Amino acid sequence: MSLHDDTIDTVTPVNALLSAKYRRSFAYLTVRDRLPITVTKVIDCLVRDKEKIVKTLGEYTREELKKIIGSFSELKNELLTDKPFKAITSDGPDVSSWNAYYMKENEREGSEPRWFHTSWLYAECYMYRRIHEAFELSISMKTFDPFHKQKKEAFFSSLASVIILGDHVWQQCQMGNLPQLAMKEELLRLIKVALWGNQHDLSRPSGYELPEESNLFEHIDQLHECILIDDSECIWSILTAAVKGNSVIDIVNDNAGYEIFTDLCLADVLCTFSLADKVRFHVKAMPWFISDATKYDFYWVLQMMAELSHKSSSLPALATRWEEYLQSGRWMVEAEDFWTLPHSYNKMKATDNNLYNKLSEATLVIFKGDLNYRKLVGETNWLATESFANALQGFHPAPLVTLRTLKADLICGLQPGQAEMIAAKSRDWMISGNYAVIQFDG
Ligand SMILES: O=P(O)(O)OC[C@@]1(O)O[C@H](CO)[C@@H](O)[C@@H]1O
Ligand SMILES: [Mn+2]
Repeated sequence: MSLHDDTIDTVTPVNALLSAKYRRSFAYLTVRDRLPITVTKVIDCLVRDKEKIVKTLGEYTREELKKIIGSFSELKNELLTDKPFKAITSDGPDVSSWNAYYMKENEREGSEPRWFHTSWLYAECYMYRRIHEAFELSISMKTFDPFHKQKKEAFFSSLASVIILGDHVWQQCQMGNLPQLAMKEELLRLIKVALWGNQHDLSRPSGYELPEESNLFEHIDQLHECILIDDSECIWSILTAAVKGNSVIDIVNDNAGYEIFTDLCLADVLCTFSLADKVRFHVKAMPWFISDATKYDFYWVLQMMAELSHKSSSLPALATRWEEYLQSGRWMVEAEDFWTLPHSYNKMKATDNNLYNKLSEATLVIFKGDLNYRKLVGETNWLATESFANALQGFHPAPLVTLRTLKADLICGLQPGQAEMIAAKSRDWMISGNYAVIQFDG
């Protein structure tokens, strides 16, 4: 019996949950190849940095590191040999929700969830939760982020774009309000900068080798054809129609570094143009999908900006301005547990009603990135022409928009024939990150 003999040699059926059980799916390749590589890289990072970690955290950590590395080797073996999932044994605030989900999936599937049988979403989220569990179970490394180094390097590899964008946004802030048409053009430009900022994601097979843009804005304009659905005008309409003085925008962030910098720039322009009175950023409560932003990553970007005065006068000035937004409460940064649970968003109302009600206060909720998209549309292989509203399956706390570069093989809301036309041009159009959608549900 070869490994994964009981997986099915087919593509994901229409309307089925994405899963590594389908051997001709991107989920299968991700679970078989990329997830074990991710665990291996975490082990390598700990082995390579062991002495530095022990020096920083104390000799006691040496023994702890052995245990943590041992648990990652075990996790990798479970992944490679398709072992059943286990209950999470640490005592984080989210553990009861994780184990309730495990029990429910056990009942639904009629057996313990396994890597090549359960949904891809559950498998991938579960792996990152197990990685965090190993640190949580330690004494001296409870809050260790094994991806911090990669996120830091990624930020500096995009520094040229950060400086160009920072200068541009700083100028905008100095100009303040513009004539309506100019304001709209500027807002749509920053929406597209934030959209393409989502390409910067370390969990992708191609990793991070993005072309360094000599002129960021020209590059963004050249990508116009790669935006398959562009509802950005709806964003303008809903924000200009909102009651002045009472407009809250929630941004459900994705990746740290350059991408969250683009989110901050978008938030500033929304405030400068009086299109938002309050912005709430939602980041992750633990290290997640390699590049996703935690609160630490959020404030780390501000700190880096403040220290880059030798490279740009705009970045320290923006950092000061954004600190003031945070101090005044006009901007808030939250890290609710729900964002690092395996639930699709159509389950939010039932499982985290407080968060659902909080989002219901918003004029607009902006979801960044591919994992959020997968959760918005229920990790389902819809027909490409299925409407976004249907794919949301009742999730609609407020008008919402997704800014997503395609990195997983699911999509909805396309015109008849559109998917076939793109596939003829680019075979890996759904997973390359080279195409994007701006999809609005009002
Ligand atoms: O949410 P992001 O950062 O845009 O992308 C995350 C993600 O695309 O990375 C992997 C690439 O296949 C997927 O598992 C997952 O959806
Ligand atoms: Mn991400």
